[in-house]
Amino acid sequence: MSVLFYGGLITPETLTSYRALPKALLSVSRTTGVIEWVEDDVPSYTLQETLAKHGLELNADVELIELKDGEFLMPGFIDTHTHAPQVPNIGSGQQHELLDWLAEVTFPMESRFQDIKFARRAYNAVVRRIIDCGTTTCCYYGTLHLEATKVLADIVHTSGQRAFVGKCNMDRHSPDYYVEPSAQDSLVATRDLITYIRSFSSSEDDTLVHPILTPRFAISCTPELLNSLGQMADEDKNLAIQTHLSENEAEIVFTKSLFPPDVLPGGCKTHRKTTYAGVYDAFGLLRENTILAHAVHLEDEEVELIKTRRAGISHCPTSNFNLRSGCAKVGMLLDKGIKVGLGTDVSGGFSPSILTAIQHASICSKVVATSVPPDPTSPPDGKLTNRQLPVPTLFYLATLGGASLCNLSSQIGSLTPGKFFDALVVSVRNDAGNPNVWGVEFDRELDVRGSGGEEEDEGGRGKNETEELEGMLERFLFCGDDRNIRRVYVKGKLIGGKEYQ
Ligand SMILES: O=c1[nH]c(=O)c2nc[nH]c2[nH]1
Repeated sequence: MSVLFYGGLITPETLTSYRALPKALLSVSRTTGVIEWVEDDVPSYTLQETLAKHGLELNADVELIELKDGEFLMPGFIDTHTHAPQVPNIGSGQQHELLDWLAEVTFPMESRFQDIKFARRAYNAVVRRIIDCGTTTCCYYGTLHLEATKVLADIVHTSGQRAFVGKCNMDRHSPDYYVEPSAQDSLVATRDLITYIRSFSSSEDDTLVHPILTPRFAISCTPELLNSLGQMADEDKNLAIQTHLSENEAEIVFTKSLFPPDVLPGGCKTHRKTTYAGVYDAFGLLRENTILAHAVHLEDEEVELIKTRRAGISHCPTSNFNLRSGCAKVGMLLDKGIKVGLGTDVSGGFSPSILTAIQHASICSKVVATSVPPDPTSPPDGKLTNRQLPVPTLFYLATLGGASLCNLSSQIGSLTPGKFFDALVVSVRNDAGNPNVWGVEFDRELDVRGSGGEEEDEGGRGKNETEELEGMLERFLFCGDDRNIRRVYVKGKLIGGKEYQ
C-alpha cells in the first residue's frame, strides 16, 4: 500500500549541494510513512514500466499524485527555535533591544498563558499557522506554566506535527507576576511535563513530540536551578536541551556578572574566567543534543567549546536584525563543522515562516561578507567564512541542517529512501496567488527561459529542465510564502497547507 508522487523533486545532499529532479517518482508507504524508493528520471511514457519494476500497477492500492508544471516536492522546513506564546505579539514592540523587549513586550504576553482557556485558543491558532508555513518539525518554547505547556504539547500531538516542546525554567530576574517560586518548583513541573509528553507514544522510535529541557537563559536561572537541570540531563542522555546564547551585548555582560568563576561548579580552580557558553557547560548543559539559539557574539574559545561538545546553533537572523542584536558568523561556524539550523524566533522575529529566516540568513551573510571582505589576492577556497551563503547552503540550513541540529538527520531532512516522508508540495504557479512569485505560466507565455545578460549567461530561468527547477526553488525561497505551500506532510500524513481543510 503506497502513495506515489510524480513530478519535480528537490532534496538537499550536503551543506553545499542539492539534487533537482524534474521527473522523479517517489513512493511512500501508507502504513509507516517512510519513503520506500525514489526513481530519479522517469519520462511519462516509462511510468507503467517503472511501476512494474517495483511490482506495482496503477490500481486501487496505489495512489498516484501527479504534480503540475511549476510544482515540486521538497523536505519540510525545520524551525529550530521559536516561542509559541509570543506569536500573538508578532509585529509589536519592534523598537526595543532584547532585555527591554523581554520586560516591556514579552513577559506581559507570556504571563497571560496562565489562563488555560486563553492558552488553548491561542496555541490552536499558533500551531495551525506554523504548520501551514511548511514547518514539519518545530522546536517550541512554551511559557513557565506547566498546564499551558501541556496544552501546547497536546495540540502539537493532535495536529501530527513533529516537535520538541519545552516549559521555560525561570526562577529569577523575571517580573514578580511571571517567575517560578523556586528552583524546586521549576524542577517538579519540568519532570511532570517530560513524563506527560513521553506518555504520548509507547516507544522512542514512534514518537513525533519530544520533551526538551528549556532553561530560558542563564540570566533567568539560579545556579541551583541550572545545577539540578544539569543533573536531570545527566540522568537522561536522550533528553534534548534548548536555551539562548550570546544574543545581545548587554545580556552577555549581565550573564558574566551573575556567574563569576567562583559561582560555577568547580569554582575558580576549574574556571579561570567566565564565558557565556562556559556557564552552560559548567552545569552540564552543553552536549550533542543542545540547541543554542543566536550565538551572535561568540568568543573564539566558546566556538571551540561548542564544537568540542558537539552542540549546535539555531541561527535566527530575522530576530537578530529586528532586536538589533547583530549578525551571527554562520559561515565561520559551518566551516568549523558546528551544526547550524534556522529559527524564526517569534516574536523577536516577526514571521513564523522559515522562508523569512532563509531570506534574512542570506542578507545576514551578505552583511558579514561586506563588513569583512575576503582577501582578493587569495584564491577561492570553497570556504563559507565571511562569504555570502549560496542557495544550496540556505536550503540545507532550513532542512537537513535543522534535522542534524535536532539529531534527527537519520530520520528526516531530505527525501531519501528509509527516511520519513516529512515533505512539502510547493507551487510557483500564478494560481498560488502570491504576487511576489512570478508564476511559471508567465515564463511559458513570454518564453523567458534562458533570459540572461551575457551570451553564455543562463539568467535566472535556466535552459534545461533541471536548471528551470533550480530556478523555481530559488524563486520560492526568496519570494514565496504560505500561499505557495500546497500540502504539508509529516510521516506520510497530510497535516496542512493550502489544500488542507
Ligand atoms: O530572542 C529572545 N527571545 C526570548 O524570549 C528570550 N528569552 C531570553 N532570551 C531571549 N531571546
